[in-house]
Amino acid sequence: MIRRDPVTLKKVLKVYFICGTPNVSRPLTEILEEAVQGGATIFQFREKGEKALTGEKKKEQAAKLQAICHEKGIPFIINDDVELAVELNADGVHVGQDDTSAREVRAKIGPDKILGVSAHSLTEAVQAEKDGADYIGVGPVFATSSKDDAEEVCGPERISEFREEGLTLPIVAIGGITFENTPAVIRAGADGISVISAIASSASPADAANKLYRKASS
Ligand SMILES: Cc1ncc(COP(=O)(O)OP(=O)(O)O)c(N)n1
Ligand SMILES: Cc1nc(C(=O)O)sc1CCOP(=O)(O)O
Ligand SMILES: [Mg+2]
Repeated sequence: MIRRDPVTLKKVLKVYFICGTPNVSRPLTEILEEAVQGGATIFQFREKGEKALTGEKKKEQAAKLQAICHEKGIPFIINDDVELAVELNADGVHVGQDDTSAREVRAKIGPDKILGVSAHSLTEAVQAEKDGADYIGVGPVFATSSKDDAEEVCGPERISEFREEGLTLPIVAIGGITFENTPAVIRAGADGISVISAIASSASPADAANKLYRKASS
């Protein structure tokens, strides 16, 4: 069973790889295997955008990725699609402010699954915690080309502000995270980093994940 207590979760969130088939030019199963071998500690299946799989094809892809995560011992999280997460008995769900409400998701997935919620303000973060979130995703910390409808860049300062206001919930930084800027977001108070392109667009997902892990751990 995936443990969702904050101490374990803070370690598990260290290198959070997020990906869907539109983000890659070779099989996502291969890329995930390599990323986990390098050091990715949790995976989110985010199948959206042009050419995203739907229906049975999406479910089949999800099941393959879930099997890899289980074999390697890392949590398998589904983005947005709560019904698919319940059907596949995924380890958790990530939702944003415009998705199914966190409270509703928690009721649907039960107490043992991981619930991640995007939060752009302290009010949203505090509400997410009340609604049963286990961690929040904060971003875009830097400019990103992986999300068309991203909010304004908030910088690592947003994370420091949350910590200064006393928020203790695990935080992952997202949006434009690279090897170079990882230390700054960790110093600001993030427990981990979430990336699409830093791993998915790398010639070597294993090397990229390994370098991110070392940067996020130092
Ligand atoms: C870890 C993590 N943080 C933030 C997000 C963004 O979620 P959301 O705002 O719902 O946007 P979409 O990813 O659904 O486009 C995330 N997916 N993961
Ligand atoms: C999925 C996602 N959510 C964001 C947010 O700000 O909530 S930014 C983002 C895309 C992250 O991709 P990359 O690592 O390639 O910048
Ligand atoms: Mg969403």
